[in-house]
Amino acid sequence: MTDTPIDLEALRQRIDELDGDILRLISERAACAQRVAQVKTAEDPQAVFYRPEREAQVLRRIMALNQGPLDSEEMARLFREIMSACLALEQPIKVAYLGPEGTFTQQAALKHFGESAQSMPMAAIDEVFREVEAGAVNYGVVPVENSTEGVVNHTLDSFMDSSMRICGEVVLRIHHHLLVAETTRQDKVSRIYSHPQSFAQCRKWLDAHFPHAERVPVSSNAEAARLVKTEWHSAAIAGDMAAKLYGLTRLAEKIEDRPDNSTRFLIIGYQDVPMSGEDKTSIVVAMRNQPGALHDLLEPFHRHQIDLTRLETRPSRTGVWNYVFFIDFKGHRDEPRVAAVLEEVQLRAAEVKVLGSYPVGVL
Ligand SMILES: O=C(O)C(=O)C[C@]1(C(=O)O)C=C[C@@H](O)C=C1
Repeated sequence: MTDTPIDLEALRQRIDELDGDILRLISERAACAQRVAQVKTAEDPQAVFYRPEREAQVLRRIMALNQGPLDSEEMARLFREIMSACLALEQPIKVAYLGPEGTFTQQAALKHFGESAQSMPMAAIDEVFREVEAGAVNYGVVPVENSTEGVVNHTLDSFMDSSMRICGEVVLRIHHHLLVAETTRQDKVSRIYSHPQSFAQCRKWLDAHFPHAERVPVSSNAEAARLVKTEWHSAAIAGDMAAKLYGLTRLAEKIEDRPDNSTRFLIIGYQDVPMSGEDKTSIVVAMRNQPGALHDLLEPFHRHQIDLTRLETRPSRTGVWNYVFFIDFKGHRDEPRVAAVLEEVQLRAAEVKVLGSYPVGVL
């Protein structure tokens, strides 16, 4: 510690100077992004402005350079917003997400694209797919798996009928709160609204604290929050965004049974994303219905030492007892090792579709 008395005025003066520098630098950066847009358009009039691999590299570099006192995630979040604003200067991005407003999927969309993206709620997962397919929005955000509850089947099934590609992933820590309105009689809560997945994620807590309250499943956490506004004896289980949207307060915080409860979301679009240096690939494979099929499918991954991060089975819908496998693994399809595996899998499978190679979620 220094002996010099802390001079508040001097510190504020220094902060003003630094803010001036930051302002100038951000403006210079934004002007650079505008020039990048001109270069992209000159190269290709149909140019794609959003570049997931570059964004991942920018954020990873910032996190590696950061020396505090702000922690690296916090710093990356600030840069996430700067980049979001720069991209909006190049081209305002429209993103459809599984709504309604206030859902965790909206939170995931904003976490991934930043606040400058225009986000539009859809009523169902297949509507998100359709909206992107129709070109009404640039990208879509859909949940794909939860660490407690497992896979979101609707999302996997939607990929089977669609030519949509995966351009990115984002993982969100899911914190559930028990929310009440100003008018709620907190000692008289006899009904709790939530999405079935959230009930499942908070089961033990509810059994311990509200064993007699009626649990009413609704289509989303945001809908649960909306209902609470009108009933004095009800509460909702939902997250921060829904609480903010409907002006609810937390009667109990972070009531999920598992502290590491998180959900993975996919960014869908029509873009093949180049390598970022730390990537994942998702494929869907239909195997012939014969003994050892799964072993045949997985053997090349093992031989080439490729890390599988997820394997799901779904009925193929083209014949009874036929299954398809959704596989996620580390690596990018342009890496020779991955290309070799994909070639081998193609020879063994009835059908293979590469859903996309994309950067591993940074934030
Ligand atoms: O590098 C680019 O291609 C840019 O358009 C610049 C920039 C950025 O602000 O850094 C903006 C949007 C892209 O998604 C990626 C990066």
